[in-house]
Amino acid sequence: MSHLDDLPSTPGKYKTDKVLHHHRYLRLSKLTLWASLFLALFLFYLLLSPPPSPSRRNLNDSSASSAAKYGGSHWEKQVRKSSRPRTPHNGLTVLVTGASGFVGTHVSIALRRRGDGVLGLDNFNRYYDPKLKRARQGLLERSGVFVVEGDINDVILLKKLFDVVLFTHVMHLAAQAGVRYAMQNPGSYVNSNIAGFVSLLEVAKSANPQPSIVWASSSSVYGLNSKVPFSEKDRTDQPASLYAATKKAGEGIAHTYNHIYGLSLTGLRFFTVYGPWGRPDMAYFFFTKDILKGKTITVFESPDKGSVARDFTYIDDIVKGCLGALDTAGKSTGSGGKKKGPAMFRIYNLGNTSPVPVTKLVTILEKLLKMKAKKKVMPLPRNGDVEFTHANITLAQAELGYKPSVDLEAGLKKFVKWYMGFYKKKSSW
Ligand SMILES: O=C(O)[C@H]1O[C@H](OP(=O)(O)OP(=O)(O)OC[C@H]2O[C@@H](n3ccc(=O)[nH]c3=O)[C@H](O)[C@@H]2O)[C@H](O)[C@@H](O)[C@@H]1O
Repeated sequence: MSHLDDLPSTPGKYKTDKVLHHHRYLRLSKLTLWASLFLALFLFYLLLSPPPSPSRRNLNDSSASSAAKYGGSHWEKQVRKSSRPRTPHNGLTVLVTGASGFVGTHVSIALRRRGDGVLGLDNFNRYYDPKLKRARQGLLERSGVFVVEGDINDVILLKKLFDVVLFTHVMHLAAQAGVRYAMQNPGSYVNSNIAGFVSLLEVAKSANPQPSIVWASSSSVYGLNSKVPFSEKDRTDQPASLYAATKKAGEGIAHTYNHIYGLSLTGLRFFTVYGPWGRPDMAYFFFTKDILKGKTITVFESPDKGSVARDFTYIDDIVKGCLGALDTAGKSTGSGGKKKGPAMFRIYNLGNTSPVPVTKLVTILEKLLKMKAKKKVMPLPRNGDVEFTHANITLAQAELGYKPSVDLEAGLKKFVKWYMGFYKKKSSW
């Protein structure tokens, strides 16, 4: 039925206007009725829903799911217990942010295993499947690590944690990771890697005593550099992605807090970390998934038709580097926000120092999975990826005792074994 059917059969001007006016009136009153109904429902909803927690300082839509869940004497007991080193007065008391993330889980367990006190903090955002993060949380709980559910932008929560526990160290791993996703959700990088980092440093600088902080920077800060291997002394002023730019900004921010407040700060430039319990957004992880499903994978090549390459670094080597950085971190020199002298400021590459072409990564996976990959080769898109990475690790070797020992084939073997076991058990996912 067209709107013309509404008109009377013998339309005279006056009559038509009158009828139209009547119809408009009817539509208007219907509209008013619906609007009032919606308004009433909305007011009813507002009345019933609890007031938002004043402690939420969360602009990140990806973490919006994580309502802060903390407070109360039982919660404080859990926080204290988890943070306590096995032997009192001997061992670190570490706050690990991003504890249910890939590196966070491994580092927390390693610290706990050797007797340090570890408290986890994680917002369980939905950047990738939160069920994997929950499974890692289960692993952490079984190792005696309690994970507080909250965001690093939640200053009130951070202050509360520092009130309850005198942390000697912070291992800051909470971040928005991933190079390519920065084009889809730039705000999440600013929110986590810049605003969140500043929130943490603000609280840490005012803590008394101030903790020493070790945090995750990234190999991506080397951006478009062509001189290899990448050394800490090289320029880092031509990032290729917003992700890289926020990590580079983090290094500048860290320097400021070291300079003004005497916070001891160590930045670790991780090089494409992989392994069991890894991140599903990374190529080695989703290549495995897609090869097993018989789905085509896209393999990027450089403009000269060469393979892009990465200095893939196995998680256990990274964990050793993180522990080395925590153990050698000097004390912060300020207290309650006042600097008393210069404090340590360090940056290290944590790579494997043997880059492998992505085509080789695929060949290894095919061998381990006993399946041929369906490959589509594509030129490297302009989405932030760089052509190659290669770490010079001399400094970390000398000062942290860092010595990577797992090659890509051995590391992927462990990853594939974990993957098969984990997803077989979770076949209903
Ligand atoms: O080293 C780092 O600092 C960074 O390492 C990884 O970033 P990336 O090396 O790009 O790791 P993947 O996303 O797993 O990519 C690995 C390689 O596979 C290639 N790739 C990726 C995706 C794809 O579909 N096809 C493909 O060939 C990429 O170009 C890259 O050369 C992490 O995702 C970052 O969070 C981290 O900071």
